[in-house]
Amino acid sequence: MSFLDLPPLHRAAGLIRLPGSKSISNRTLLLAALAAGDTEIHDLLDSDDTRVMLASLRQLGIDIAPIGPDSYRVKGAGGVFPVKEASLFLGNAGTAFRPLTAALALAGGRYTLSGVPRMHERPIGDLVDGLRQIGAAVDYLENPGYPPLTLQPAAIRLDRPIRVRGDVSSQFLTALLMALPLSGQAAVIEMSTELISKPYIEITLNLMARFGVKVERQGWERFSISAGQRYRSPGTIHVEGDASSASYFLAAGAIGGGPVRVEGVGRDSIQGDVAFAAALEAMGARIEMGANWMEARSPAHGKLKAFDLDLNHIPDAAMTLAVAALFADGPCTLRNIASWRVKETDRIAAMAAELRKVGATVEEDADFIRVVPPASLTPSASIATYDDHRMAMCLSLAALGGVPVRILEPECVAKTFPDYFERYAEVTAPVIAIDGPSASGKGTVAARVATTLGYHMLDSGALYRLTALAARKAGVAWEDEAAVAAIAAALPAEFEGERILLSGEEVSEAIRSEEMGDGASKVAALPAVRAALLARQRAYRRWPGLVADGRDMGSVVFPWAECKVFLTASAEARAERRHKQLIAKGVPAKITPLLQDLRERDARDTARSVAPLQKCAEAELLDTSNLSIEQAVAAVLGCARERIH
Ligand SMILES: Nc1ncnc2c1ncn2[C@@H]1O[C@H](COP(=O)(O)OP(=O)(O)OP(=O)(O)O)[C@@H](O)[C@H]1O
Ligand SMILES: Nc1ccn([C@H]2C[C@H](O)[C@@H](COP(=O)(O)O)O2)c(=O)n1
Repeated sequence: MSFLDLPPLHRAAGLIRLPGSKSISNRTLLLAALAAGDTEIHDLLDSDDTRVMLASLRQLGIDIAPIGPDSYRVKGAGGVFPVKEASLFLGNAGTAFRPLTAALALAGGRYTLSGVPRMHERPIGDLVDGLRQIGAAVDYLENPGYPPLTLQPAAIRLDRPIRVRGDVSSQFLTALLMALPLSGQAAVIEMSTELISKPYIEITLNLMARFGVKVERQGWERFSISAGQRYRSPGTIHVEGDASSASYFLAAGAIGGGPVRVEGVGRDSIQGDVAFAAALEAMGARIEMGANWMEARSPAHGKLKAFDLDLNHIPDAAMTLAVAALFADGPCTLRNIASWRVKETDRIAAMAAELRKVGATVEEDADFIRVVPPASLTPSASIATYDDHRMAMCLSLAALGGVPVRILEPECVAKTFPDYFERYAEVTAPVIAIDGPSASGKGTVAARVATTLGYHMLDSGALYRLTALAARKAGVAWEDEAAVAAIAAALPAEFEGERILLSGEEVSEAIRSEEMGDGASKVAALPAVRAALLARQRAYRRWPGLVADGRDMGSVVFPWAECKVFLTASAEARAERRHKQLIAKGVPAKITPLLQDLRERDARDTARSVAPLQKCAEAELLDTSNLSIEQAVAAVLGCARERIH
C-alpha cells in the first residue's frame, strides 16, 4: 500500500496560489458545452474530476481545445450534443455525474452513465424521480436509487412544477436547474424538503446567469425558469481558486502560527466555502481578507477556541474544522452534516475513526460529530484515506501537532488537488535563509548546513546565473527586461546533484565565470526577471527543510523563514577568498580587479529598486572575515537550533 510520511510540523507560514475551484470548473465546462458560441475558460482546475468532465464532453462530440496552461476553448453546441449514443464512465465525480445525468436525459439520445463502485453506492434517486416527473426515460441498471443509469429519448413535459428533495445532496437541484433550459419550456422546481448546502446552489445560479439564463428564486423553496431562455457564451470565464482547498491552508495558518495567505479566493468569491474563514475566526484565529485573497494566523493569545456550530452551509470545508478541533481548548461539535454520509465515503464514520487514531475522543451520530481534543497527539498514526481526497488533505493537518503522521494512499488527492502535499510542504517546511554579498561564503556554508541537517538546498544565485547564460546563448541583451524575463520564466534548467544543466548541456562551470556573475547581477536587477523566478524558488521548500542562499531569501522569497542569517565579510577578505578560489581552479586572477569588481557588484545588488541586498531586522549578522568555514557553519547551525523547533 502506498503511503506518505509527514514529518512532525511545528509552524505554518507562507503563500499559496490555489488551484481552480472544482465546483466552478465542472459547471462552467458543462454550461460552455451547452451554450451557443465559443467560451474561453482560464484557470480551470486540472484534476481527476475535471478530466472526467472534459473527457465526457469530448465523447459527446463537444470540441474542446487547450489554448494555454489550464485554459481551454469550448465550442458550444447550442444545447444539442452531437453524439446521440454513448457510454460514459464518470469515476467518482459527483459534479460530473449528476449534472450530466440531467442534461443527457433531455438530450434525446441513448446513454449509459457509470462510475467506480463507490459512485454506485451514492444515491441519485431524488434526481431520477425529478427527471421522471417531466417524462424523462431514466432507468437503473443495477440497484434502484443508485447508478449506473441508462437514458433514452423521451418527450419532455414541463406542465407541472417538479417536486424534488433537497436534503440528501444539493447537486440534484443543481443538475435540474442547469438542464431545464435545454427544453426551451418554462420550468418550475419546488423543494419537497429543506435544501442543504445552499451556497452551492448560489454558485449554480450565478454561473447560469453568466451564461445568460436567469432563474427566479422564491426563498429556497421554489425556482422558476421562464420559457425560451438559452445558454449564450459570455466569451471568457476565469475560474476562481477553490475555496474548499483554501480551508487546509487557512487552518494550517490558524494552527501553526501563520500567516498563511491563499490567493485566488477572497471577499468577492461566489463560493460558499469562503465562510470557512468565519468559522476559523470564531475559533479565535486572526483572519484578514481582500477581494481575491485570505490570510490566517493563530490567535494572538492562547489556543484555538472550542466551538459548537451548524455547518450545513459548508459541508466540505467543515471537514477541515473537525481536524482543527484537535487543536482547540475544549470539545468541538459539528452539527447538521448528515450529507457527509453519502460523499466519497461515509465521512462521519471515517473522520471519527481517523481522529481517534491521533488521540481524540470522538462521538458520532447520524448528522453530527463531536471531537474532544487530546492533551497531546498520538505520534505515528497511520491515517486511512478511504479513496477520499478530503480525508487525506484534512488529516495532514494533524502533523502540525508536532507528531509524525503517515497518510495511506495519498494519491487520492488527485481528485481535486494533485500537488497538494508539495504545496502543503511549501507552507510548513522550515527554512534557513542565508543572504549576503558575493564571496562572503554563503554557498559554502549553506551546503554544509544542509548536509548536516539533511535539508534541501537552494542556490538562488545559480538561477540568475543560468538566466544570464541562457540570454547570452539566445543572443538577448542582459538589459532587455521583457525578453530576459521570458527566458527566466521558462528556464530549461535542471539540478542533478552537483551538476547543473541548461537545455540538457552541463553548465556547472560555465555559470561560475566572473562574466556570468556580472551578467547575473545585471539581470537580477530587472523586476520582471525576479518576478519570473519567484515561484520557482519557493517550490524548493520541501520537507524536512530548506537552506536557501542568495540576496533576498529572508526579505522576499522566504520572508517567513524561521532562521535568517546575513553572512558577510570585509570586501578585502572576500576578494582574497575569490582570488584563492580562482587560482585553485587554474583561472588566472589578480586581487585588485577582483576587489574592484566585488565592490561594483555589491553596489549594484544593494542599490537596485527591487529586492536589494539588505539585512532584514530579524536576521542574525554573521561577519566571517575572521572566522573559519567550520566556525561559520557552527554559528548558522546554532541559530537554526535556537529558532527552529
Ligand atoms: N569563513 C568562511 N566562510 C565561508 N567561506 C569561506 C570562509 N573562508 C573562506 N571561504 C571561502 O570563500 C570562497 C567563497 O565562498 P562561496 O563561493 O561560498 O561564497 P558565496 O557567498 O556563495 O559567493 P557567491 O555569492 O559569489 O556565489 C570559497 O572558496 C570558500 O571556501
Ligand atoms: N537571491 C539572489 C541571488 C543572486 N542574485 C544576483 C546577485 C548576484 O550578483 C548574482 C549572482 O549570485 P551569486 O551566485 O554570486 O550568489 O545574482 C540576486 O539578486 N538574488
